[in-house]
Amino acid sequence: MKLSSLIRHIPCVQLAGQTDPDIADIQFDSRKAGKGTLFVCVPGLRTDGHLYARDAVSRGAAALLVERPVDIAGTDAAVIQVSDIRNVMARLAVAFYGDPTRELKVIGVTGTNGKTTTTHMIRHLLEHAGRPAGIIGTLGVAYGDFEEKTANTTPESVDLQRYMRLMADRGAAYAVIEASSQALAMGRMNGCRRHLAVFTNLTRDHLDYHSNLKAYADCKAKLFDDSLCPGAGHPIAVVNADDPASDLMVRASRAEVIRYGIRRRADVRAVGIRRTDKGMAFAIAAVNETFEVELPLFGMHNVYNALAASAAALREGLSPAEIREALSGFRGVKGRYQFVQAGQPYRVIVDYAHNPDGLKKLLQTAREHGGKLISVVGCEGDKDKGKRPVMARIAAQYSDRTIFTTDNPHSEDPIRILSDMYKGLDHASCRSKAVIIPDRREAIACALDTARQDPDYSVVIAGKGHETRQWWHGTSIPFDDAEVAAETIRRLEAENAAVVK
Ligand SMILES: CC(=O)N[C@H]1[C@@H](OP(=O)(O)OP(=O)(O)OC[C@H]2O[C@@H](n3ccc(=O)[nH]c3=O)[C@H](O)[C@@H]2O)O[C@H](CO)[C@@H](O)[C@@H]1O[C@H](C)C(=O)N[C@@H](C)C(=O)N[C@H](CCC(=O)O)C(=O)O
Ligand SMILES: Nc1ncnc2c1ncn2[C@@H]1O[C@H](COP(=O)(O)OP(=O)(O)OP(=O)(O)O)[C@@H](O)[C@H]1O
Repeated sequence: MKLSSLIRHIPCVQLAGQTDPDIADIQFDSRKAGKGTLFVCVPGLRTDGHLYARDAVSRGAAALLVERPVDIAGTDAAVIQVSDIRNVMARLAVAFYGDPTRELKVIGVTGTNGKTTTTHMIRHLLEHAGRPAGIIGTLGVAYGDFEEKTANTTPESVDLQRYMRLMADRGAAYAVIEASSQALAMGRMNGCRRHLAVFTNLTRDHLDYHSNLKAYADCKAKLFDDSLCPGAGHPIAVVNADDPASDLMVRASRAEVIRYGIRRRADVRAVGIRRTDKGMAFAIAAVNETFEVELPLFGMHNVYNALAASAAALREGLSPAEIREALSGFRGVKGRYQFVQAGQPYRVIVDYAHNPDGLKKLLQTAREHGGKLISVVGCEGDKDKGKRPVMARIAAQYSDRTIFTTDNPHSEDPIRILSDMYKGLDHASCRSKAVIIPDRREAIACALDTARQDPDYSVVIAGKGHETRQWWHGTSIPFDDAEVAAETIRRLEAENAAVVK
């Protein structure tokens, strides 16, 4: 595609270079630039893409999109200056990839917790009903036999449009996308036409990025208005009637609103909720029909996730029978209430809870199995420090014993993070339940050994879920909670057997 036709509708100034090169691709990372690339110089938090302009050109970039002049003297790359570079990048990505969301029904899911689970449920329901659907989120991108890991829950606009082009070309009818608040704030979803938008819930998180909870909620509300794609209309809004922040999402929307919930009047409600030995059973009462479902996942939070997915599926015309059958076969998501089975007589659960509400829901759910609970909990470095004492208090309140440990310290000192957590234990009763073991492997081993000696305990390992690495000071080491737990269970059993002999 010629540069001139790509930037046709963009207010810009050409600062330098040949007038109209052929553009082979768009990149925002110079290390991925090649022959004919349009390199977008994005100012970041750690560095600034403008510093890599020459690097991109040396790798073959034919054009640069900049917010300020760059020194690439001696080269003939075209330099195009714009303001609001992230928004322009998104618009160019839409044009370059032929506006794929015209050919797909995009379902976006936002909220503090439950995005990954709900997007996977929606995709499962659609595919079960014979409607091909791709997925984009924390666990990566998947459609048919295509799978790719992504750096972010919601990829940058260029990658997002590229993935949706791939899905459209391969025959997907839907793209189900997790929309993080940061992505909405940074315009990663700009230019994305949404057919339906789902809101799960809003509780404290990401206050390292957003100045306050209101700013955080306002970003989420963007999924429901038409600012992301002016002129394309508002998406159908599927919102949680029991969460007060839904009002904000609904106010942003001018389209049809469908409310799901348990406590408040809703269009799609769960009634007669009970726990079974395999998960949750309940009836879904929708406007014209009521039908029983058996969800093989535990926890009220998963009832909400299933209601959100079912409300979206009903709106898309799936029948109660299709929804019932699909939900009963939903196998869950890696690292979300995942049971570790290594032959041990006690329960071990790995879960991605990494904020106060997620942790509370997790521990409440685990308590319902009966018996005692020992939890292993940590807080990530470089993220919302205010949630550390709150999570520590929740861990102590809802567990019989809790071990505070390390979870991706990034640039921070792990001991500092643990000390921030410990400050949340304002009652002696909480302090008496907690111990600190900075080494995560040792912390997990200690919890498992407690349960080995007293199998009335269930062990909950929170925070890392599906993750397979532990990050510290820009490097990472392999660390998969479920694998570490399984190995440790076997080791403890073997050591104990040797002692008994
Ligand atoms: C705070 C934040 O959002 N950071 C994102 C941002 O990084 P940054 O601003 O630090 O970028 P940077 O490292 O300063 O680099 C600036 C530019 O220089 C470019 N560069 C850099 C080096 C080089 O050699 N050449 C080069 O061109 C980079 O590609 C980039 O375009 O731009 C990067 C490229 O798109 C993102 O991957 C990165 O997300 C990081 C990994 C991140 O942690 N983001 C979090 C806050 C986030 O967005 N999370 C949500 C999910 C949250 C949840 O639901 O739990 C998400 O959607 O992922
Ligand atoms: N509806 C919910 N309400 C509260 N907590 C939930 C809900 N669904 C899941 N959780 C908790 O949040 C954790 C993360 O769930 P999930 O990955 O589905 O959410 P997410 O919004 O995608 O999170 P992230 O964006 O950080 O990846 C789960 O492991 C569970 O502990």
